[in-house]
This record gives sequence, C-alpha cells and structure tokens, in this order.
Amino acid sequence: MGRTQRKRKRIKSRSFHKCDGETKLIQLNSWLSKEGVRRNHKLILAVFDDTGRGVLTNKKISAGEELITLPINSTINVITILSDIPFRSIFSRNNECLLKFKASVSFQSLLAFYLSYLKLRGARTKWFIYLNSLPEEYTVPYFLHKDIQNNLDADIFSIISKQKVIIQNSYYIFENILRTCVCDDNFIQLLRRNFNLKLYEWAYFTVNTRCVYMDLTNVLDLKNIQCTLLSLVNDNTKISLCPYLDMINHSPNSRNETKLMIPKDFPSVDIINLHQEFFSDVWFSIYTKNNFDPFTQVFICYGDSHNLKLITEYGFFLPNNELDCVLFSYENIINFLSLNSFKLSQDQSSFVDSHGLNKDLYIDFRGLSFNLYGLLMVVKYYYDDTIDVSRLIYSAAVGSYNKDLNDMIKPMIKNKLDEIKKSIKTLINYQNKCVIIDNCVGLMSQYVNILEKFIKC
Ligand SMILES: C[S@@+](CC[C@H](N)C(=O)[O-])C[C@H]1O[C@@H](n2cnc3c(N)ncnc32)[C@H](O)[C@@H]1O
Repeated sequence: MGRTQRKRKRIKSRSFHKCDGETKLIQLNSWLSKEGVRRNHKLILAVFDDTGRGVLTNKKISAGEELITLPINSTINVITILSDIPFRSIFSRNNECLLKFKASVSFQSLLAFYLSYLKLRGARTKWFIYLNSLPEEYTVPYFLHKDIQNNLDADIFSIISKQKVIIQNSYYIFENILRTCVCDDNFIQLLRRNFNLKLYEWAYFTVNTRCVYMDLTNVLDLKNIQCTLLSLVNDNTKISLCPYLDMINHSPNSRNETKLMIPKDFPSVDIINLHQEFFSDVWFSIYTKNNFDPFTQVFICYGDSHNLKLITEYGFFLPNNELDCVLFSYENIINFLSLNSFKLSQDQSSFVDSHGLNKDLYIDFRGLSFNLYGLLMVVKYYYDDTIDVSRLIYSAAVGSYNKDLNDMIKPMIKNKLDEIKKSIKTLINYQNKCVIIDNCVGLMSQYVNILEKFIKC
C-alpha cells in the first residue's frame, strides 16, 4: 500500500466527520472572522462518534500553542449586559424591583435571562449567527420526564430538584421585573410578550454547559452596582460565553490556560454609562498544554469532575471515571446505626460535629472516605479506653481498611446497592434510545461497581 493510500485509510477509519460545511457553521466561521476572532488555522469543527460535535485538528498541535484568541467584545459577559441600553432599561426605572429582589439571583441566571432576550431579538442582534450555532436542546436529566426522574438515583434526583428551584425562582423574578417595568422599547415589549419558561430553561443550560471562567475585575470597576441590574446578583460575574472556544469538548487528561490581555495602563472602567468600545483592545486567549496528533480531537479540561456533576450539569458521562463516589447523608447513616444498636451519645455527636465528620461521607473505589472512616471510628471506639480515637483518625491513610468498621455498615450498603439495581432495571425498561437515560444508567452502574467492590472486601 502506498503512502497516500495508507494515509487515506487511516483517515477513513477515524470516527468523525467534518461539519464545517454545514450552513450554520459556515456562517459562524465567517462571522467569527468578521468579529476579529483569531483561531488556530489547524482547527476544524467535526462530529465525533463518542462525544458529538467538537473541534478537530488537521495538523499536529504542540503544548504551548494558542487555540483561539477572542476580542472581549465578541464574547457575552458582564460588559455585554451592562452596555446593552435596551436591556438595561428593563431595570433602570424599576427601583422597586431592584430593592425587592436585591441579591436574589446568580449571575448565571441573569446571563440566561439576557440570552433569552437576545434569542427573541433574532436577526436584530449581532449574536444571531452565534446563537443559531448553539444546540437546540441539552442532554441533562433536568429535561427527563418526571416519572423517569423519580426512578433516578437519589443524588441525581436531588441535584435536579435544586436546579428546578433555582430556575423556577429566578424565572419568576425576571417575569415579575418584566411585568412591572415601565420601559416602552419595542424589544422589551417583545420580550415581555414572549419570555417563557421553556426558553429560559434552554438559556440557563446554554450558560451552564458552555460558559468559561473569565475575570474582568481588572478592567471593570464594580464598586457602584447599587441601583444597577447587578444589584440583583448574589455572586460574582466571572463567567462568559465564548463563541468557538465553547465548541471544544472536555477531557480530564487535558490541561490548558487562559489569559486576559489588557493594554498597558488600561483604566478600570466605571459601570455607569459603560460602552463596549472602551474594551476594543482587550482580548481573551486559551492555550493548550497538551500535544494533539493530526486528525484527533482537541480537548480542554472543564475542571476535575465526577460523573454526577458531568451528567447533571453538562449532560455527558465518562466511563471508568475514578472520581466517582457514592454519597451517604449523615442523617441516613445515623438512623441506620441507631436501628442497629450503635446509637450515638451526646458526647459522640459533639465530637463528630466539632471534627466536621458529619459531611463528605462517601465510598469510592478506594473504600470509605476519610470522614466516613472517622465517623465510624467514633461510633465504634469512642468509649474504648485502650484507644485514642483522635490520634487513630488523624493517623489514618486515605482508603484505610478496618474490617470491623466495614462490617458495621455493610447492611446499609447492601440496601443501597439493591435500591440502585432496582432503579436501573426500571430505567432500562423506559429506554428508547435516550442518551440522558443511558448516562444516568452508566453512572448508577458505576455506583453498583463501587458498592460491590466495597462489600467484597
Ligand atoms: C462547551 S460545549 C462543547 C461543544 C458541544 N459539544 C457542541 O456541540 O456545541 C459542552 C458540551 O459538549 C458536550 N461534551 C463535552 N465534552 C464531552 C465529552 N468528553 N463527551 C461527551 N460530550 C461532551 C456536552 O454536551 C457538554 O454539555
């Protein structure tokens, strides 16, 4: 076989197809060029069998290479929101609402509200092509039918419930603000008529799954936020949507670095009367610290994450994720122990509280977590005069093994195992080629592996 043929065969056997030719993505690429975004010329958009759409390199990429540099004005962040005059006007003559809902939403929620507004403005915003390139739906279990959610593992269910509270509460707040604002701008009237939960949920998970960390506090003076829409926010504003950069998928093995490039002597700009032009020389770059072979997928790392977070926040699952663990609540453990003649005394409970042994209670592939090990030590040996519990706990290595302690909670672990297996069976019956259920079953099967390994010890 000749060199060209071998090369062709190699490329053919790879599990991706390029998608740069899709109309939406052609438009995205030319929009990015117009915006002045500088992309590493080796990068191409592609759809991969295992991860879906992502970024491919057609030549070798070496550690230290820049992947993409964006003018700050081609990213959606706190500056974009504060510089948008019609959007700002929703809040500016609505002091009552600003007071009523002071510090009651996250910046992520505000960004989601802003994205809903942009989406409804359609082709009348500069972001139209970017918004069109985003997924129409997300594979997080939040979007599963309620009946199916009821059969998920308790930890997955608990995160969905918290997401629902956050999303519904913030939706209610924005709806309320829209209803009471006195603004007569046409776009705001449009938003008032068409803002709905479905759109807001899409926007919320767009932000959740695609935002990157971007600290703009060196270029933006956030001291005077009272009487501005930022007074609604109860956390920091350090996230941003970055077109194209947000096409890169996650790998736990990747390492990367981002940099905000600010001209020398750049002033910290006051947020009142903010204008995007002030920031035209501010850029944001991402560099990889990995090597990538030609015709392989380029990844970045979204942070070290276990599958519970990846599934519920990002909508995907990594097989054999060593960071996975099965969580147990303090209350459940204490209830189980007291039903099995290990009731904690007042002194034991105080010791547990003061040593923080009532949280981070879990089992992973290495065995009991440090705190769960410590808690069980207190239960078992606190009144044993021959043992110094404090010394024993703090001299224990991670994943310490003690058969007596393990045996003490094995019945509880067996119950949990049976529960998870039963739920998996039910979920499999629901399954009709649903990636969200596949992911949840994948995680729950990982829990089964962890617990079975523990029981066998
Ligand atoms: C920042 S976006 C990356 C681009 C995205 N794949 C797209 O088509 O627009 C993050 C989303 O990509 C997907 N994703 C990222 N890394 C993944 C991986 N290793 N495996 C599967 N899906 C992944 C998840 O749906 C996640 O919510």
